[in-house]
Amino acid sequence: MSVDVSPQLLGDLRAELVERHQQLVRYGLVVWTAGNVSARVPGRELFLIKASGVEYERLEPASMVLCDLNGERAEQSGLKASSDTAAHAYVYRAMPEVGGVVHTHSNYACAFAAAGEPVPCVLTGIADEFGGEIPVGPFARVGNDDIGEGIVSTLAGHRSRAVLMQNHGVFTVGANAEAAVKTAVLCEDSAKSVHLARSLGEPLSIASADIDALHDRYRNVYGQQ
Ligand SMILES: O=C(CO)[C@@H](O)[C@H](O)COP(=O)(O)O
Repeated sequence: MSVDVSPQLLGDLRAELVERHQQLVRYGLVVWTAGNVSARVPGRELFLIKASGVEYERLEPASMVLCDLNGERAEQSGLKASSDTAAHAYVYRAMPEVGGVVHTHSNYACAFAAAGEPVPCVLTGIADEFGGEIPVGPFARVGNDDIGEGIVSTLAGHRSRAVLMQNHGVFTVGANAEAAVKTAVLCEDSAKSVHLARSLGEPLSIASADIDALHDRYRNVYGQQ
């Protein structure tokens, strides 16, 4: 089974995905083998995703499995793709603008997921990145389209590019793997700050007009644009 994709392009994307997984560890978003990152192969109906059950410190470029958008392996590989491959594949089929998907079990965000609670937009940093609350998606078991369907349908109603799948964990999407990792980092940071704020009392809300303005500035003005 061979695919006509530049070996250089695949090699570079595999190497990048190793680094993106190490970023999840560095930011404290995953332990052991939990979580995974994938990246769409530009211009092709293919994506690369972490092999299932491989510890982060053992990940290498060859640990990234090439799959088609049905979640089937698209290359000869001795490795099984991630448990969440079907969910990532569903997102790539349904959201052509998405180039990267991340899944974590980061603790503060998982606490909200376990409680079925969205992370409310009570900080300007949450308005900047998420444009509103970080929503909760339905409970769904791993292994078929249910998680992917829950991710896509929940994101459809929100500006957030992160969703807390009930009783499970975080899924984020982005234009590429880097953007999806950034959203996962800021999702956990937001959940932690809100949890801490609640220990001091009920966090104060932000007017929706201010949330809109903050989100617009962050997307269109912030940084070296
Ligand atoms: O939460 C889940 C199962 O949905 C995964 O994040 C696993 O914890 C990691 O699975 P692999 O990517 O190693 O198969």
